[in-house]
Amino acid sequence: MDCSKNWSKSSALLHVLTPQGVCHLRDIPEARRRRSPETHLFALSSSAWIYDNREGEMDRRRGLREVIAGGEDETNICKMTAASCTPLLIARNQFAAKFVGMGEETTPSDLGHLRSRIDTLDADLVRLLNERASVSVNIGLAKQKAAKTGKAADDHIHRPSREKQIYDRLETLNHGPLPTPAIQAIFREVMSASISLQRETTIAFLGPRGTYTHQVAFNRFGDSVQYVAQDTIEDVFDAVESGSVTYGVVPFENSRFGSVQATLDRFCTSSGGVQIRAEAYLPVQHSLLANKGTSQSQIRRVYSHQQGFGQCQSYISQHLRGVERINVSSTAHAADLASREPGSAAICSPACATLYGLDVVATGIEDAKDNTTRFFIIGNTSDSPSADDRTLLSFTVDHRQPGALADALSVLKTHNINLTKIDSRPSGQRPWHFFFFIEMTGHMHNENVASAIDDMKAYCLDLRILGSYPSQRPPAEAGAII
Ligand SMILES: O=C(O)C(=O)C[C@]1(C(=O)O)C=C[C@@H](O)C=C1
Repeated sequence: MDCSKNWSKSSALLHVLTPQGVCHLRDIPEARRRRSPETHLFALSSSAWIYDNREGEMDRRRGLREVIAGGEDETNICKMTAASCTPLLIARNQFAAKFVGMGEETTPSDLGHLRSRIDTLDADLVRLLNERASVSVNIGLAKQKAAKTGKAADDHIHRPSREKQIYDRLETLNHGPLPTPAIQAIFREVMSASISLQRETTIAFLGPRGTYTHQVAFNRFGDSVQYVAQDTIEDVFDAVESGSVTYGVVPFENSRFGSVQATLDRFCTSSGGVQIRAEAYLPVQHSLLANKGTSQSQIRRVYSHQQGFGQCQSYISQHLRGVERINVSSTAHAADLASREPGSAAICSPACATLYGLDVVATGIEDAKDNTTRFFIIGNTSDSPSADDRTLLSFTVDHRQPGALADALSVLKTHNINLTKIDSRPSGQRPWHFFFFIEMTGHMHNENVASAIDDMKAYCLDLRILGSYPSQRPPAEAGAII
C-alpha cells in the first residue's frame, strides 16, 4: 500500500481494522483549515489522529474536541510512520483498532479509473501467479531428482510442514484490509493448483459427499485435485495402502465424544504402509434433517454416525425420545438414507440439506458449542520435521509385567517430552489385550524423540510409529464430525 502519496490534495480516508471489521474514517476538513493543508485529522474513539503529509507520520492526540477546535493538548501519545504501514494497536475505552492504511477518498465518478487500476493489478497477479507456478513445477522436478539420487526419502508433493510455514508467514505479512482467513483461502487454491501441476493428486475421504471429512479434505487440498469418496474409514486406509490414491483423510477424535474407534482400529491392523502426514481441526455443527414437510413429531427413525449421536445426546434425549436410532458409516450416508424414507431423519452437516434434498428440522443440536473434530491426512510416509510437531505411536505391553505401561510412559518424562493424548482399544487378538495409543510432542526424526522411542521399546511389544505431523492450533470456538 502506497502511503507516501501526497494526500493533501484531496480529502483522505483512513482504513482501520476494528473488531467489527474494516471501517473507513474520513478526515475532518476544519482541522486542515486551522492547521495546515498538509495535515489530515481523523476521529477515532475519543482520540484524534493527525496525519502530517510532510513528515509521513501519524500522531495520536488526546482530547478530540480540543484538537478539532485548534487548541489541542500537545501530549503526543503515539507516533508512527504511515509510509511503513506498521500495524498499530490502539486500546482505549475497550476499543481496539488496527491502522491498515490510507487512501484517497473516492467518488462514483472515479469508477472507471479505479477499475482500470484493478485491471492493471489483475494483470500483475496473473503474471506473478504463473511465475510462482513455474517455480513450483521446478520444485517438483527437484524433489523427484533428490528422491532418485537418495538425497531425500521421498518425492511427496504435499508438504504440510512447508505449507504451515507459508501460512504463518502470510499471517505476519498481512496488514489488511483483507482478513487473514481470506488470504489463506486464496493461497489454499494457489497451492492446490501448484500441487496438481506437479503431479496428478487423488484424495480419498470418508464419503459420500457432505461428510465433515469431505469438508476437511476440501479445506486442505482445494479445488484442483481429484477426490474419491470411500464407503468406510477402512476403505480410505486401504486406498492409501494400495497406492490407488495419493492421500486419504479420516476423522480421528472429537473434543466431546473422544476417539473415532474405526480409525484407531484400522491403525492397529495397518501393515505400516500408512503414516500420518498432517492433522486438521474442524468446528462441527450438527443439524437434524428430514424429508420436505416432515415435522419433528413425525420422525420415527433417525440415522447418523456413532459420533453424530454421541455429540447430540442432550438434544436426542429431549426431542427424539422413543425414536429408533440407526448407526451408519457416516453422517452424509445417514442423510442419503433419510432422503429415501418418509418419517426418517439424519443427524449430519447442514450442507447435506442441499446435497440430499432435505429440510432442516433443527440446527446447532450438538451438546457443546465448541464441538470440534480432529482429522488426519494420511499417506505412505510422514513429512519431514517442522519446528513444532507431534508424533502418534501405538504399542502393546506384556500385561503380566506389573507396571509395564507406567514404565513405558515414564520414558517420556525422562526425555522431557509432553504426552498430549492417551487412548486404548481392544487388540482383537485375545481377550483383555489392548493396543495403547499415545501422542507426544516432537517429530520421530528429532534426536530426543527418536531416542525416547528407542528406550520405550524395552517396555513395549509391537511398538509402531503411526506418523509425525506439524501441530495445528485447535480453533478457539466451534463444534463438528464425520
Ligand atoms: O515447497 C514445496 O515442496 C512445494 O511443492 C511447493 C508448494 C507451494 O505451492 O508453495 C506446493 C505444495 C506443497 O504442499 C507446499 C508448497
